[in-house]
Parts: sequence; structure tokens; C-alpha cells
Amino acid sequence: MDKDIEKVLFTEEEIAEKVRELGRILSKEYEGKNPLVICVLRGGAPFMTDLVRRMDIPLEMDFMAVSSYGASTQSSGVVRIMKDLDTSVEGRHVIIVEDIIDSGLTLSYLIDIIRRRNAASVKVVTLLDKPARRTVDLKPDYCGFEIPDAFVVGYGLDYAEKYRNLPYIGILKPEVYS
Ligand SMILES: O=P(O)(O)OC[C@H]1O[C@H](OP(=O)(O)OP(=O)(O)O)[C@H](O)[C@@H]1O
Ligand code: HPA
Ligand SMILES: [Mg+2]
Repeated sequence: MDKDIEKVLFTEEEIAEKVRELGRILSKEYEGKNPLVICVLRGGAPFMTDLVRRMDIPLEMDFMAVSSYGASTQSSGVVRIMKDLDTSVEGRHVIIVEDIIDSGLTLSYLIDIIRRRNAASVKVVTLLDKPARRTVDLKPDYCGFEIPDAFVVGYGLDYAEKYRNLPYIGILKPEVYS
């Protein structure tokens, strides 16, 4: 285990099982709809690329990069688009894939943009949900795990760009960021 991790919340095996389960559910739900699966970079990349390989239906992928945290454990509240989609979402069934919903600011901003571009439907799948920290009214349509109010890293989640490549998800030792 990495020396900066206080506790492992979900092992590689537990994550893989959950991703399989979500893939099965989404495959049924989106059969015949050729959904556009949108990865929210950078944190959502490991989850999204694993998830689409557990979906056995035709689908398309696109990527969007937004950032609100920078090198902090608190959202700045200002969501910036760093990279927009290459695909038109008009008339498409969109699935937004996130690693975590914390304050909810990133996703409420994204959902709003995609709805205004006239998608046929917009749903959200997140691996982690931290409902205790929500500042806007937002619930994921599909969620892997609910987690307590702690700063977590691994499997895409970073602190100051580190730890994204850990194969498990763990709580970061507070002394690392204080
Ligand atoms: O619900 P919120 O409070 O908005 O927090 C969740 C968002 O914050 C993180 O991304 P970040 O902006 O740090 O960029 P990153 O994905 O590149 O790490 C995370 O990946 C989510 O996208
Ligand atoms: O707990 C978290 N860890 C990493 N990135 C995050 N972005 C929002 N919440 C978190
Ligand atoms: Mg992110």
C-alpha cells in the first residue's frame, strides 16, 4: 500500500465487481440506443474506460475536461471547460461518467450544458458519491459506492495530480495535505 494512504476503502477486486454490475445494468437500459458515453477528464478516465468494456452494446465515447479543484481538497466553485466534446449531443442519449460527486458543482454545470445542447436524455453514472458534502441538489442516476466525508484518492482520483494510478481507492492521510 502507498505510504500516504491511511485506509483502503475499495480494493481493485471490489471495484472490478462493481464496474461489471454497472456495465450489466447500463447495457440493458441502453440497448438499441447507441448512447454517447462521456468521460469527465481527468478523474473519470480509469472508470469510464473500464466501464465501457463491461457494456456489450454499441456505444460511442467522447471526452470532456473540466476542472474546479486545482491543487486543493476544496472545490473553487468555478468550473472551467478545459476541453470540450468533439461530438454533437443533439438528439443523443448521453451518459456522463464521473469518478466522484462531492459538492455536485462540476456535474450540475455539465448536465446543464448538455441539456441546453438538446440531448435526447442525460444520465449520470458515478463510481463514488459523497452526499454529505453536497451544496447543490443533485443525485446520480447510477452510483457505485456511497462514501463518508473524507478525501479519497486512487483509480483516477488525485490530490495535486498524484495517486491517480493507484489500482484501489483509499483515504489520504490528512498530514499529506495539511
Ligand atoms: O462534485 P464536485 O465538488 O464538483 O467534485 C467532483 C469533481 O472534482 C474532481 O475533478 P477535478 O475538478 O479535481 O478535476 P480532475 O478530474 O482532473 O481531477 C472529480 O473528478 C469530479 O470531477
Ligand atoms: O475526495 C476527493 N478526492 C479527489 N478528488 C476529489 N474531487 C472531489 N472530491 C474528491
Ligand atoms: Mg474530475
